[in-house]
Amino acid sequence: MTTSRLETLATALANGLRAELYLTPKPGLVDLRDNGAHPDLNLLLMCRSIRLVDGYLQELAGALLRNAGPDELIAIGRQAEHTMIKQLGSNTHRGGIFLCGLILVAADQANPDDPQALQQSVIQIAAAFFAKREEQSSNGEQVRRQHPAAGIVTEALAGLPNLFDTILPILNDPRTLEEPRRVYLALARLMQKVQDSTSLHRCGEQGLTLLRQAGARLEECILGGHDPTHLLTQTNREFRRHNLTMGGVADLLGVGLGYAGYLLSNLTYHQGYEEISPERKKAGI
Ligand SMILES: CC(C)(COP(=O)(O)OP(=O)(O)OC[C@H]1O[C@@H](n2cnc3c(N)ncnc32)[C@H](O)[C@@H]1O)C(O)C(=O)NCCC(=O)NCCS
Ligand SMILES: Nc1ncnc2c1ncn2[C@@H]1O[C@H](COP(=O)(O)OP(=O)(O)OP(=O)(O)O)[C@@H](O)[C@H]1O
Repeated sequence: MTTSRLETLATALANGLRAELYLTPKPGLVDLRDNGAHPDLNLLLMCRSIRLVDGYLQELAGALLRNAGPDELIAIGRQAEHTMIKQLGSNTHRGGIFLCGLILVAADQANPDDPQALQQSVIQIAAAFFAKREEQSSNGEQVRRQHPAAGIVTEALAGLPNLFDTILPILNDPRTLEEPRRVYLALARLMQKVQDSTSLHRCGEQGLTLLRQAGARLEECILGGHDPTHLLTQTNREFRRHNLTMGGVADLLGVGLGYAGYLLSNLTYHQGYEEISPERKKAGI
């Protein structure tokens, strides 16, 4: 059985969420060391949540492959959210479920190997989705009343600029910095740019200010060639003290890592990327 491009993308996106979760240390977020500023979450719960998201994305890819209509796709997304709350008792990956689903549906309408075409498709799919969606009572909705530009809705309607424009160029160029510094630079940029409704909900404007300042310090550390571990550990303590988190930053990083992984494993995308022949691999050259 051959795996379709959509199924490959679905797997890559779930792997991106895993990579985000395992990135340690991270301020305010669940990682391998602690649960950040999330008393209701832990590593095991987040791992179970990603398995659930993975299953959901495969189901969505299957539905797209048999040309299911928009109502069925939306019902599959809502069911995934519902299952997450029912099985895990918390909002573990609501943002992740939505963003990964949006990218997968957009990838069915455009060439996913072309980021620009995919972004245009995201804009169209998001516009159609939010034109139909009824208001719901969520933390994000509450924040949007005071900060209309904050949160996942604006980010999606604008074509996920913080994914395609802010971090993809960094994640996609393995020559710039070695791992995990490249990922931390992407994190630092997101912390400075994202209008994260989870930070606003927890700490108001001060939350975003703290996020930006911490992002700028992290970027300076990385670009200065220093080890960021100590700084990140300190920043995590600071975020925990303020009950500050950055779920939107985490979601965008996870989805960005997933999509960058998909592109990097697709050799046709990288002009000038030379496939290593088995002979050369064996000879170690
Ligand atoms: C749009 C959704 C995610 C609700 O958003 P809302 O902001 O109202 O809810 P909530 O406060 O729970 O926030 C959602 C998530 O957004 C993330 N987030 C916050 N800020 C940002 C940001 N600026 N950018 C990206 N993500 C962000 C947070 O981590 C959080 O998990 C939603 O639940 C929904 O409508 N789901 C339907 C599922 C579906 O149909 N999927 C199929 C889509 S094709
Ligand atoms: N490693 C991570 N740790 C914590 N949250 C993450 C992580 N990765 C992604 N997220 C995102 O962060 C969101 C959780 O944010 P948050 O806990 O603020 O939401 P909430 O449960 O709706 O609000 P609150 O906890 O303030 O009541 C999840 O929906 C998820 O998408």
